[in-house]
Amino acid sequence: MTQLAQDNEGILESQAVWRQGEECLYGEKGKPLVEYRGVTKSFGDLEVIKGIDLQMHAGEKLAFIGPSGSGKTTLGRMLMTLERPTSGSLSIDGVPLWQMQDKKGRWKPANEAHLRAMREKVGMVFQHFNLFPHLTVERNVTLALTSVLGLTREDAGARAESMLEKVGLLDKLSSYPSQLSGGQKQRVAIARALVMRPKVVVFDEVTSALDPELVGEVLAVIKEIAKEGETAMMLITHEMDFAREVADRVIFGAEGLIVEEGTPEDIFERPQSERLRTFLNRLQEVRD
Ligand SMILES: Nc1ncnc2c1ncn2[C@@H]1O[C@H](COP(=O)(O)OP(=O)(O)OP(=O)(O)O)[C@@H](O)[C@H]1O
Repeated sequence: MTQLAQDNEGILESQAVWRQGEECLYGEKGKPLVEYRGVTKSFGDLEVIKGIDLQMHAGEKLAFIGPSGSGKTTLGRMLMTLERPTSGSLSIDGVPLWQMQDKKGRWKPANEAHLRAMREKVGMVFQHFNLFPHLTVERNVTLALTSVLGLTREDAGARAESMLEKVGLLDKLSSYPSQLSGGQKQRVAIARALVMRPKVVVFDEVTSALDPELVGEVLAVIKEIAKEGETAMMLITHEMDFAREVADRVIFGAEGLIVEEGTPEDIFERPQSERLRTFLNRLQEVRD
């Protein structure tokens, strides 16, 4: 058997484990969908994540707040496998991202097929939309459905239409990104992430590149999707009212560590640490 065939067999096995898990184990209330365990991340000498333990549950809406440069984006990018932890482990549905088991149960580094399979469980919406400028709205949304999930153009088109309807852009199917406002582009990016039916979506400062008058339409779309409840969301945001309204749990991070976490009421009405109080006061001053 070739090495590749062996690897693929290993993967099929590990997928079978989590398929079985999805039905009986991980669907169970209380089991984490996402787990960061002792995760650190350094870029050269700069340690930006200094040991994070964090669990997210199926359908949970988690807001991540904190000063600029505290490592929020890096945490989200690690979930998407865009960055690899320097140490610690990160798993989805109980399956480690960067390691896989072979047929004999021995651990080895994840291969590309394992990473791809894990990545399918995660969607990410970026600050700067990252749409393909040369593709129509419809093709931007269907591309991964056909090329990654292997759907036919027809099936992908039907799924894309229903998602674009949800974000209020059904009339823009044939438009190109350059013909859209920033808010519309971001709504396409949201549709593109959600159409893959990920278990968790990272929204990374999705309104910070928008003109103020366009922020509301994007937040409204996310709030509506959040109400449906199925998809877990990691909302990295500076929009405190939005975090308060949408999140089940808020995490305040600073300098690569989780400083405080709790319900929106805990965090915004009863901040415990001096650091969080200072952060919230500063934001209030900017708003006033
Ligand atoms: N690829 C990289 N190479 C080197 N340094 C990086 C890289 N990515 C991030 N950093 C650094 O890591 C630190 C954390 O960045 P990160 O973007 O995760 O913070 P953040 O909390 O999301 O900030 P912001 O709120 O401004 O988006 C910053 O000092 C940043 O310059």
